[in-house]
Amino acid sequence: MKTFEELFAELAEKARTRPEGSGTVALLDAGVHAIGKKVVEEAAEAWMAAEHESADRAAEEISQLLYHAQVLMLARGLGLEDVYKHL
Ligand SMILES: N=c1c2ncn([C@@H]3O[C@H](COP(=O)(O)OP(=O)(O)OP(=O)(O)O)[C@@H](O)[C@H]3O)c2ncn1[C@@H]1O[C@H](COP(=O)(O)O)[C@@H](O)[C@H]1O
Repeated sequence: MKTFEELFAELAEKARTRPEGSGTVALLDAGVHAIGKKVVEEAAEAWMAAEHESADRAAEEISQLLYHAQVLMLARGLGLEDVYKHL
């Protein structure tokens, strides 16, 4: 189990070191347009799971939405503070 901040630190490190086989690196290379499409896809899946599936399935889809939101942040060069200041 990891927190939002721990996942972001892990993904930022992947973006910096670009390890072989990283899905995050592949997504970053695909660019903001492709990442944005995944964010929308995961948002729809989170909505559907929340409305029609178990709480655990909804949590799983929401975790995937948060992951893709973080990848989008990295693709735009945004850090956690850039987002937190708007909360
Ligand atoms: N938390 C996540 C995470 N959530 C979602 N995903 C990706 O998002 C996909 C979502 O699955 P879907 O079923 O919606 O889509 P899919 O059709 O299976 O996948 P696609 O073919 O659309 O890519 C998963 O298959 C993963 O590729 C994630 N990929 C990575 N992480 C974490 O990110 C960290 C770095 O991962 P790597 O960069 O792959 O090393 C690790 O801690 C991982 O656990």
